Amino acid sequence: MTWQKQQLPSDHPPVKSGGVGVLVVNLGTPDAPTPKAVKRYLAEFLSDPRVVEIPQIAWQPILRGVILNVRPKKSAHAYQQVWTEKGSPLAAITCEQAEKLQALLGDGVQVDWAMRYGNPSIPDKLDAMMKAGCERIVLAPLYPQYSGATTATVVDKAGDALRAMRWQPSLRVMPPYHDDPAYIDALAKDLCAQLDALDFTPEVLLLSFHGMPQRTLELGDPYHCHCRKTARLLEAAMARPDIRMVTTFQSRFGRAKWLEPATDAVLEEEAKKGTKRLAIAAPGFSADCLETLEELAIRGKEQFTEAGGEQFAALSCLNAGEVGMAMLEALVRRELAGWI
Ligand SMILES: C=CC1=C(C)c2cc3[nH]c(cc4nc(cc5[nH]c(cc1n2)c(C)c5CCC(=O)O)C(CCC(=O)O)=C4C)c(C)c3C=C
Ligand SMILES: [Fe+2]
Ligand SMILES: [Fe+2]
Repeated sequence: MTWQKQQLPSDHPPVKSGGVGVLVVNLGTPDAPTPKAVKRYLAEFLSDPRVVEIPQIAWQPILRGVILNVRPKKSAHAYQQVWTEKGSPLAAITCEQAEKLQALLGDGVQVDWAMRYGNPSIPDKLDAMMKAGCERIVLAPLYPQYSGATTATVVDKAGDALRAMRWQPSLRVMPPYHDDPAYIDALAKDLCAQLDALDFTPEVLLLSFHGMPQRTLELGDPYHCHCRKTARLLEAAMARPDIRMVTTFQSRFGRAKWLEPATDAVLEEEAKKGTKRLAIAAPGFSADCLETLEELAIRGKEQFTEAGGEQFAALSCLNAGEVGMAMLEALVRRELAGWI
């Protein structure tokens, strides 16, 4: 019997040590495609002061009085169109990414996944990993481009969880990877293969990133610059001079000015100025979700064809495909250096 065991009271939690974990995190999604579940999810998401940067005293009455009474019904309808047998696409794909990463990294590391908003939560997963003996954890926010509204909120939430722990794990955070050759090469390879598999060659490829208020750029958030750099490197890596690439920003929310050009406006303009064949990709999303499957693939197609476009393709995200998983493994292994 070890010295430590002799000293422990009988009700002390078991002491296992030295374990290493990886927690893959994405944004979050409702538990069900119903107005009630969407309302719960949006209430948490949109109450984060990093997501909506309006003083809470002014924002909460608008959120509770207007938005949460109107938006959940509309959004639930959108979620219903993309919901799968395994639940929300974002949750199902993130889970699959974690499972595949576990297989790639082997038994020496414990891989799990969490959502920043909704379930499974970051505090629950960090707690479970600690209980399973992980004293060192790599937090891997699956946001290639850094923004205060995404990457930073993951770190905030992990910090909140750690604040409540007597015995904290050591944490490493995987950095944003917007210009990492592993990410750019994976995207280029995957998107080129998807383009080659289409039954038409698009004249234009839109690279649509999630939008943010223009003000966040003025306040110093690097998100816009990260998106632009990804797009520039990706265009060079894809080496398709026959296809014109245009960077746009989607999902405008609220009345403030958002980053431009807006994806929906460009889809319409392109069709109106005579572009007949167009493909759209969302390089900032690690997994297909409401924003790619409904906003781009369904509504984007309608916008383009109703304005005169003829052929449209929404390309998928890297998801849990081989190319994307090899990239994720490489990025995570870098953070594990010295730990395994
Ligand atoms: C990829 C990065 C993302 C950034 C940056 C981002 C900023 C941001 N988003 C909203 C409002 C909404 N976003 C919604 C969905 C959503 N957003 C992201 C990613 C980013 N958001 C993802 C991956 C998703 C999909 C979630 C899913 O369940 O599939 C929604 C909810 C859907 C809806 O009602 O339209 C809202 C609302 C703001 C205000 C914002 C600003 C910084
Ligand atoms: Fe969003
Ligand atoms: Fe959206």
